[in-house]
Amino acid sequence: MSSKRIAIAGLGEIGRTVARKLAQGLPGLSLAAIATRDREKATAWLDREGISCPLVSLDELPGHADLVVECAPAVILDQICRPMLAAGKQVMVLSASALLPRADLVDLARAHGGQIIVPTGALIGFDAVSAAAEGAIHSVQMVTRKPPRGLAGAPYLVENGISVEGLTSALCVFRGSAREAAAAFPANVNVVAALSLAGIGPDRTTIEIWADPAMTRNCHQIRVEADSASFTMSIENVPSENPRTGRITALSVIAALRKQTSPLQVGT
Ligand SMILES: NC(=O)C1=CN([C@@H]2O[C@H](COP(=O)(O)OP(=O)(O)OC[C@H]3O[C@@H](n4cnc5c(N)ncnc54)[C@H](OP(=O)(O)O)[C@@H]3O)[C@@H](O)[C@H]2O)C=CC1
Ligand SMILES: O=C([O-])CC(=O)C(=O)O
Repeated sequence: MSSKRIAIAGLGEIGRTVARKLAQGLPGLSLAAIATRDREKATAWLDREGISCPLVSLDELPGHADLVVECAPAVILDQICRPMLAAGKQVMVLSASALLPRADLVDLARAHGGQIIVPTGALIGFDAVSAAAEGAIHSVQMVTRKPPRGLAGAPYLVENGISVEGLTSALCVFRGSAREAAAAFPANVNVVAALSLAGIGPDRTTIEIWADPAMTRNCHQIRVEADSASFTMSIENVPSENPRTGRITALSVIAALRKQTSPLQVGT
């Protein structure tokens, strides 16, 4: 049986880990192509890793792959998704914040038989949240605490003149809905955007964001109240070389890719 062809768009923290794993071998999957910005840097990395894989442009991806893992800056979400979805193919989207205002991409997938997959990523418990959403969820509340360098440079902080440098105690920098948080912190809390899509949507899901100098990890706590269950979940993510991105994110992608062809699937 031929393998499912996987491409990677964005060879950064997540993309490199996923590429390495695909090159080592995942059952029924092959590393088919990589699209990145700096080809020279990508070629040098691929050579060092001993990985042979074509480097292609974003619009060439549908010709090479059945599924593209989008792990690139949020601003190019459309350039990655549109050609793949119009060709009836799959995109695994990590830039979940950028997906929130783009219901048109879901419509495009529906119209052409394509699919957008949002993995659990740096979060936890989408199985329970989506199960509860089959009944009635009353509320989903999240609290995120990150070391200040995991939030530095976010548009909301810059626009509102909020400095997280030199903090000596925890500072609550934001309270609002998932939709507002996705626009305010597009590269820092993709997790709440994804959570909202699994549960009760971006306007009813709420988040508090704290910059906490006592933290060494990106910590997320979630409280769900539903007619089927009440539950709390928390995760303490070890930051990767990109301080905004937890190490577990790429592993979540690998687990989700593995499910694509696995004869045994566990969890919703
Ligand atoms: N859903 C979730 O749970 C999580 C989502 N994320 C999101 O996932 C995405 C990727 O994160 P991460 O891997 O840490 O990010 P990185 O910044 O480490 O990597 C992004 C890569 O995208 C590449 N890139 C930039 N412009 C283009 C382009 N025009 N075409 C192709 N590639 C391009 C860059 O390549 P180059 O090096 O050549 O410039 C860079 O290496 C981000 O949007 C991030 O916010 C992150 C963590 C958790
Ligand atoms: O959601 C994100 O973009 C990243 C994040 O919080 C984490 O890795 O813990």
